[in-house]
Parts: sequence; C-alpha cells; structure tokens
Amino acid sequence: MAKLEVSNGGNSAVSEGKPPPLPSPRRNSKFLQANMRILVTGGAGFIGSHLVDKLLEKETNEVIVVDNYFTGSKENLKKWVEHPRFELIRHDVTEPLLVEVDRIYHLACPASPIFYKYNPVKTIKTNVIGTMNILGLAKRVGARVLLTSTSEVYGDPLQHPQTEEYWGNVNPIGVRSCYDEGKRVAETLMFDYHRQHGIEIRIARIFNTYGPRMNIDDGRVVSNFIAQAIRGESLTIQAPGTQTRSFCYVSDMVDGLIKLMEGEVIGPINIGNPDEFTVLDLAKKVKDLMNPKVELEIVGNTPDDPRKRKPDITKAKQILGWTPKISLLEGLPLMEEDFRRRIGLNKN
Ligand SMILES: NC(=O)c1ccc[n+]([C@@H]2O[C@H](COP(=O)([O-])OP(=O)(O)OC[C@H]3O[C@@H](n4cnc5c(N)ncnc54)[C@H](O)[C@@H]3O)[C@@H](O)[C@H]2O)c1
Ligand SMILES: O=C(O)[C@H]1O[C@H](OP(=O)(O)OP(=O)(O)OC[C@H]2O[C@@H](n3ccc(=O)[nH]c3=O)[C@H](O)[C@@H]2O)[C@H](O)[C@@H](O)[C@@H]1O
Repeated sequence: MAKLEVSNGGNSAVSEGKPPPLPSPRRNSKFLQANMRILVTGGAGFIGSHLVDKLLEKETNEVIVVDNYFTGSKENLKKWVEHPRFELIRHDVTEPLLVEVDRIYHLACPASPIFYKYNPVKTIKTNVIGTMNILGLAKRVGARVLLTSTSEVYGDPLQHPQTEEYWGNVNPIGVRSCYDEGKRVAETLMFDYHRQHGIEIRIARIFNTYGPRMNIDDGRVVSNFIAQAIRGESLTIQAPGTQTRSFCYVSDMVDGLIKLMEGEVIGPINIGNPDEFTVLDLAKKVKDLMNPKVELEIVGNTPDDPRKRKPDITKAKQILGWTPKISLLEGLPLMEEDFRRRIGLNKN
C-alpha cells in the first residue's frame, strides 16, 4: 500500500492510506496531458477571479470556472470570456458536476457574513453537499482538490496567534455556524475522502483577505470602510472596535494557494498576513489615507464576532516558502483606486 502524507491535527505525518485514483485513460493520453486542466469553483468571486488571472498567465494551464453568481459576477472574469484556454459555466455546486480535470480549487461559498447569514441553510448545503460533490468528482477523475477553509474554524479563539493545531472555540448553534461549522465539516469530508478513497487533498485556512474587486456593498470591514470613506459617509465601527483582524492582500493570498496546491503537504495550513490591527486602527488608517473629513461611528455588533484573530504562519513559511509581501499601508491605496473607479468618485 502506498505511503501518503497526511496531517495529524496540523502536524504533517506519514501514514498508511489508499493510493490516489488514476486519471481516466483518455486524460493519460499524450495529447491531452500537455495542458493542466484546472477547475475553480467560485471563480467569479473576489479571490477566485484573481486566482484565475494568475493561473491563466501560465500557457499550459486551462481553466474552467463554475459559479452560481450568488456573490460573484461575470464582470470579474470578462477579460477571459472567449479566451481559448478558459470556460465559464453557471453551476451550483450543491448539484453534481461532470468535468474532466486535473486540479480543483474549491472556493464556492459566500464569504461575507451578511451574505452567508442571508440564507444559512443554503450556506451549509454549499459547504457540505457542495464539498461532497466536488470530492466525488475528484474521486471519479483522479484530480487533486484544494479547499479554501477559513480562520473561522478557530471561532472566537482562546489561543493567540492561532496555530493549525488549535481545535477552535466555535458555537455550533449560532448565526455564524452555517459558515464556520460548515467549513469544519468540509475539512472533515476532505480528510475522510483522503483516508478512505485516497483523494489527493490540500486545505488552506484563509485569514481576512482584501483587495480590488471585492463587492462594493460586500459588508466586510475593509470594503465597507473604503466605500464609506470615498462616499464621505461615517465609518461604521462595530462595537467595541478593539476586536482585531490580520489583513492579507489578495495577490499574496493567490500565491500562497498555488504554492500549497503544487506542494507536497496537505495541510491544513494557515495563509494570511500576521500583521494584526484593531478595527478602530483600521478605521483611522482608512480615514487618514482616503478622507480625513469622515467621522468614526460606533454601531452595534452581531453575535459571536471573534474578538481577536492573527495567524501563526510558521508552517506556510517553512513548508511552502511563502510569506506575504504587501503591507496594509501598501494594499489599501490599491483597493481605493479600484473602488473609486467603480463608484465613480475621484479624489478631490
Ligand atoms: N476573503 C476572505 O477573507 C476569506 C477568508 C477565509 C476564507 N475565504 C474563503 O475563500 C473563498 C472565496 O471567498 P471570497 O472572498 O472570494 O468570496 P466571494 O463571495 O467573492 O466568492 C465566493 C464565490 O462562490 C460563489 N458561490 C457561492 N455559493 C455557490 C454555490 N452554491 N455554487 C457555485 N458557486 C457558489 C459566489 O457566487 C462567488 O463567486 C470562500 O470559500 C471563502 O469561504 C475567504
Ligand atoms: O478570515 C476569515 O476567516 C473570515 O473573515 C471574515 O469574517 P470577519 O472577520 O467577521 O469579517 P468582517 O465582516 O470583515 O468583519 C471584521 C471585523 O470588522 C467589524 N466590522 C465589520 C464591518 C463594518 O462595517 N464595521 C466593522 O466594525 C466586524 O464586527 C468584525 O469585528 C470573512 O467575512 C469570512 O469570509 C472569512 O472566512
């Protein structure tokens, strides 16, 4: 029996496991093997569309995106429509999918709290049934699958910064559970398909990522503050404002995801920028950089908002040779430029 790399609660280890399923004989033929065929679920969204841009820079990559456009948009991919190495399919991952691919980046899932709480039953179906469908596809065609999990699997963490070994502090019945418990089940499914069926898996635990192309009315903190500053509205700091987050620029995130997919270790691996800020710090930075006239307003918060979050990225550094390059002060102006263009308000 083949030896497979598996993770033991974040500690990479070697254990007995089934060998991965073989790609179909047709995919093995010399002609078809020339290109790497890559499926990106949720590829019309924020991170997904940046990932597609990066993947298509390589001439031997073909990309298929499936997306139901719940939070994503064709606009994000418009430069690739008609490109010979690109295909876009309207598809909901809660339904089975039949395509012949070598790699699957599985991102499909609403990510902003206002969107994932809008239809929580659909969110958990997307995480559970959607991930099972994708793993079933991987099993059939012998593809390697990467899941974009989340720092929300650590819940309101009692360990700081969070290492991959930490099991988390998650409310199983709260309003965020459709997302955080959904992702925890998705991770479990990944490992069970790996151990039981030999599927090649990779799990990234993504920490708060920001950058151009986020939905303007996405509801997440960086996009909200930038849109508010540009429109001259008060920046809405959800109480108490001392809660922390660590913000990763999207190009760094995409590099980390590709390194993880093409590396040897299955994870889970934290990918994020460890520079930690309070929400109040972030508001002050956006105000100073973009519109010193705007007010800071404390508003009510939502239940179970994690009080602090900062990734320990020792594993990403050592195993993937990855570190984030873009600081918050470099990334915010890049996002401001994109938001000003889309909102249609230039800097005075
Ligand atoms: N951005 C972050 O800070 C962050 C942090 C942690 C994890 N993640 C994960 O990364 C992934 C991408 O996040 P994002 O920020 O780009 O969010 P996003 O909302 O912009 O992208 C999600 C995409 O998935 C699509 N989608 C949703 N449900 C679907 C379904 N049932 N079938 C098909 N497509 C569906 C949406 O239309 C959208 O295009 C998500 O899995 C998210 O959980 C993101
Ligand atoms: O990185 C992660 O793992 C997760 O991070 C985010 O979840 P969250 O950190 O709650 O993201 P935001 O909605 O951007 O909130 C961040 C903080 O800013 C605060 N906030 C948000 C919006 C706002 O207008 N004002 C404000 O103070 C929130 O209360 C929260 O404390 C993402 O939305 C999830 O998709 C992702 O999985």
